[in-house]
Amino acid sequence: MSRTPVSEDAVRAALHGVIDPELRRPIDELGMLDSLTVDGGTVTVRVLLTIAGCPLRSTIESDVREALGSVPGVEETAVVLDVMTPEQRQALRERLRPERGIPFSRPDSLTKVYAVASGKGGVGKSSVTVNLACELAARGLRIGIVDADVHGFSVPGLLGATGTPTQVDDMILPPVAHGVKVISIGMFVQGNQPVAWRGPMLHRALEQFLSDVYFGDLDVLFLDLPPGTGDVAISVSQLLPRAELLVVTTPQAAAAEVAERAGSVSAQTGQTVAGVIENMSGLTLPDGTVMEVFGSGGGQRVAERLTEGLGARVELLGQVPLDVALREGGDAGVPIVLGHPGSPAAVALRAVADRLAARPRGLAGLKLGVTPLG
Ligand SMILES: Nc1ncnc2c1ncn2[C@@H]1O[C@H](COP(=O)(O)OP(=O)(O)OP(=O)(O)O)[C@@H](O)[C@H]1O
Repeated sequence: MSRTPVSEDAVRAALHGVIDPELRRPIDELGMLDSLTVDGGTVTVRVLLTIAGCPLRSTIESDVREALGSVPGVEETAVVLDVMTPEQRQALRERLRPERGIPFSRPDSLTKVYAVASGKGGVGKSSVTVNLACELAARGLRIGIVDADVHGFSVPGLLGATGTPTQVDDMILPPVAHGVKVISIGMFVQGNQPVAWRGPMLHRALEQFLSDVYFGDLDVLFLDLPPGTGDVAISVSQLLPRAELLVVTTPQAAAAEVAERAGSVSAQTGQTVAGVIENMSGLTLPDGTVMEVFGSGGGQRVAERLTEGLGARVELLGQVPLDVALREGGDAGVPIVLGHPGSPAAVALRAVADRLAARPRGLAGLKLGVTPLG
């Protein structure tokens, strides 16, 4: 019986389809495909991992085997895993990040950056961030989150992100959960230790996250800010002047007042407010009646006051009801938009995602610094 000859081109094409799970690029483009030999029906491939303890080595190995197995004529495969030399790693870093600094603050960056702010703590800012991120990622957008809430980091838990960042020289590769790249100070501290950092340390940490973490090309980057109008919000405005604010509040009047203050910081920093999201709105009871646990109208009030105060239209982007499934999804690390997409809160969050997705990517919304004549 004559055997189908194995085409080396077909093998290379198949291997081009193997994507590094962290870097999200084909392994051959990353210099990870070191050698390839075809001997009859046997294909031997040597793959270079970025670091010795690469947490995803078995994923890469099985993806390579699967790709090879799909090539006609291949009967046996041998996958040899080795590790890049420091020089090869350096070359990789330079290929991925030829320029230093914060990629999202470059004038030509097309990434939309949303800083999610709230006045008070516990209004669901992180839950809203994580759900919007997962929803947009599920639609095929490239999404990242920086958990900048250094004192109350909760994003990894809400996302079920159990992976740890991988360090390749001075570049940090963020873990990916539900298709979202995420980095949090919580990934760098032991257990549940509190982080006792003041302004300058926070600024430095944020700067490092934004410049050393390799997110690749993102459509949207969310920053989960600490509650209030503190140091981190000011740092964000300095490090990412084009970040737009998303203000999360509850329907409660007292929460609305503080949220308005958080939003109006943008007047001083020159940032745009992309909109207001009301969370913890009416809870639908089993008999169909709606219980307004935190009152009503807070989101609308914040949007109106910010519109007045900033002199630019700020819209209420949506009202997310209180929903037990949202809390349960957060506890389980499966955001409600993925776990219970038909639930009332998921429907409301998807509607907010629709509005964000409809906003143009890139340079639109950028203040051009021009003043009309006359
Ligand atoms: N719409 C909702 N329905 C039910 N539970 C909610 C809702 N939104 C948030 N929660 C729950 O409220 C708690 C606080 O939410 P979350 O951590 O998202 O708030 P936060 O504003 O980010 O808090 P912090 O300011 O402390 O970081 C969580 O247990 C979350 O599951």
